[in-house]
Amino acid sequence: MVEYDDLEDLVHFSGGEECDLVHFPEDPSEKTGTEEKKKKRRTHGFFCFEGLDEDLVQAIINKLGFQLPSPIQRKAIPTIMNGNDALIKSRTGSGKTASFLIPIIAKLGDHAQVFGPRAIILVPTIDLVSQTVGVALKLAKCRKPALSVFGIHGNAKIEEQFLRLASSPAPDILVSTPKRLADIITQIKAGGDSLNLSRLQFLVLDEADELLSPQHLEAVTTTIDQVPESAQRVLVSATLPESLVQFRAAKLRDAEHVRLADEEKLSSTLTIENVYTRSDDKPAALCQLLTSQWKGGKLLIFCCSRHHCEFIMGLLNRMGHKAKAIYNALDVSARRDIMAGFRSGVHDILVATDAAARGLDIPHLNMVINYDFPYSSKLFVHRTGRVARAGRPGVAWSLVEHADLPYLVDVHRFLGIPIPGPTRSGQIGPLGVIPQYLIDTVGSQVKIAMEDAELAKLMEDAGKAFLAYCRKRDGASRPGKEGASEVDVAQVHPLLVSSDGDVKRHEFLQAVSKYRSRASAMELSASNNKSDTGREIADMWVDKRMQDDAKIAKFRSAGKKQRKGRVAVSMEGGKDSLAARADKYVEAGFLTYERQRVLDEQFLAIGANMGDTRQKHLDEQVSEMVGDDMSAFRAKGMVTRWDKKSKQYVNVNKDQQGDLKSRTRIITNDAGVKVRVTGDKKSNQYQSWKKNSAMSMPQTGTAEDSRAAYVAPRMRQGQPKAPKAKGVKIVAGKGAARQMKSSRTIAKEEIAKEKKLAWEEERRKFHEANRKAGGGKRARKH
Ligand SMILES: Nc1ncnc2c1ncn2[C@@H]1O[C@H](COP(=O)(O)OP(=O)(O)OP(=O)(O)O)[C@@H](O)[C@H]1O
Repeated sequence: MVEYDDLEDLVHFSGGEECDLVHFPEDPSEKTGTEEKKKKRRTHGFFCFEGLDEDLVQAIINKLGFQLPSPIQRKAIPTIMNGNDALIKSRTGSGKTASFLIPIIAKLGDHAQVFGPRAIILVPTIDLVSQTVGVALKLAKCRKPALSVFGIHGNAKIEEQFLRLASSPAPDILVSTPKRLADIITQIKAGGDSLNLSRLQFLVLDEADELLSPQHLEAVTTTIDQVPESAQRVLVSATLPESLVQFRAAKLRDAEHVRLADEEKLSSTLTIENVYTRSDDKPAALCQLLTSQWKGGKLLIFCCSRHHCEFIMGLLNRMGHKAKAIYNALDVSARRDIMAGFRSGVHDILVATDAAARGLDIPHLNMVINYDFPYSSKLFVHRTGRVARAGRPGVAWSLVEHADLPYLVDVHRFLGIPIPGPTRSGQIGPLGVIPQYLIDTVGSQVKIAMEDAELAKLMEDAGKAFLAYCRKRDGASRPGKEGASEVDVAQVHPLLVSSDGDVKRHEFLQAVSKYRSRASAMELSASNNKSDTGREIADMWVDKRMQDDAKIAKFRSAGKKQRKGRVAVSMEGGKDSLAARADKYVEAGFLTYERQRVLDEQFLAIGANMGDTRQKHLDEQVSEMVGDDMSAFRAKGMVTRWDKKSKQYVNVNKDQQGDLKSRTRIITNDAGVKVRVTGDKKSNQYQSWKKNSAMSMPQTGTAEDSRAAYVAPRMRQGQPKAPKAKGVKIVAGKGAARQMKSSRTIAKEEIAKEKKLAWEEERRKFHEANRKAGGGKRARKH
């Protein structure tokens, strides 16, 4: 659950003292205009859009600190104010959040005081819920009474969310992740009530391409199905989906496409640098980048899994940095504390999975490092888009392994910029290596840190997770793979050396390390003998080597010709022979299957007893196949087992197998709605909440006075200040379940209390009588 008061402090806006850094270009047409327009500008600043009232403009200027609308705001605000559906596309950090929040708050007016949300904003991640709620609240407070904004996500108790939705003040704006909102809607429906959206005026899908991807589509559609025809739909993203057909699910009507002409995909203030490195050297290369390139401010490092995040965090902390890690599996309060600490500068390095790739706006963040190169070009845009926002400068470094080269080519093709070569082209730096002697210097410190058993274990886990990640990630495109072989990776990155001397030193050391003597051991030992006989023997060995080399070369070229001939013949025949096909693959650089077969035979050999070892080895590989996304994470904890009672397979939690209460399954209820059910077959969480709290979801349009005020959990203890609702008694205590007690529960408790008092009275009388009879001696009742 989002704690509103805390959030305000966490959310940063480029206002006040930081405004001088913002360089959103001014619209020249604003400089001229009629007297009336100039007068309006004097009171409204440059936010003089039709329909924006004085209070809202003051909130934009004073609370958000914006003086001028950004280019995309100039286009999007009037479109939404006109009532049109809109598809807003603009690059990262261009101010899209305010471009839809300002017109929504302008059109919603004051708090409605009746139930039924009027705007829903769907965002893909929990941190984005918190961030958007923060911005919305800053603007919502300009209304009297203030608009009520409620953040919903899957990392909080659903019962608490039911309670908030059913209490006053009635939420005007819901900001939610798609799955939890869909869950709430279906559960309430299955419980015989409804979260009626008939009053809804706005539906916003922020990061629309992500929300309409297969991962979220089902949940988003559940919400969209409830949205009335009349509601205005706004889709927002910095990147469009693969095909615009995906947007069909949003049911847009004559949507206006709001975007800026000739806008580049990347901010012009962003610099991109790439370092080519071996995978073993990556930890040292990262530390070297931090030492030589990071000049303070805040740094965000992207990794491919939470295991990597933990390993890198551990390593950096041992190297004397202040780093924290953030990923989906972390609980919400830990996430909030870590984000708060990062925003306020308690720790200046954040190591994150792609959970932090989209939408996050962090003050003073000036550098991003892709420790693991992203496997999709859009992901690259979003990750690097965390810096160079609102006109501020920023740099994004990427560590590129050999296997990442095709993805690097894909990114550059997507962005329409030249494939990185040995020289800088505009804002794109060259792809170069870090000199090996620098890697070795840092590498020795990394080695010392790695002696720590805990860190070594984290690295081992990260290694396993990397295998799973490589299997899971999408492959690069064919042109990407083809282009990869042309990328020049031999040069030293110019930013990583301080002089020409360093480059020469690197080249010399490289040449030395690559040197291989062609002379055989026999030649060398003979040449050590300086006598005539020694020289003769040496010459003999040289002759032999040359003859052998000639024979080998001849054999190779004959084999090649033969293979070519075989392929040609089989192609002519219209069908490849097995041998020719195998040869084609060998030529294309594939390994033969031979090695694996040999291994299989070894494992399966009688008496070798390798079967178990192999199985164990395979198990170890799959045990860490945990995606960082919540669905994969949850999937890990589930196993399928046969349920005797229902005579069907059910998904149960691994740790609590056999415990009936932990049983989770999807059922289709009487209304034909699919609901996730945990525990008792007939109940769902909404129904149990309804029963325990004696509350229910109010009908749309119900006045909020008829409902108890919502009290946040941390405010509840010992402070039952909220007004009572009919039939419900509010009591002090820990946890949501103890706050609202039904009259039945209260009656039960009173009977138990009376019984206890009566028993105590009886016991007291008994002891009294004993004392009198036995002169203080201890006596038993029986
Ligand atoms: N008119 C403005 N004047 C000054 N700063 C602004 C203005 N509009 C937005 N900003 C600032 O620009 C930054 C980026 O804004 P926002 O988060 O809305 O970007 P975005 O386009 O939604 O980015 P992303 O695509 O990454 O989600 C924020 O710090 C915000 O406070």
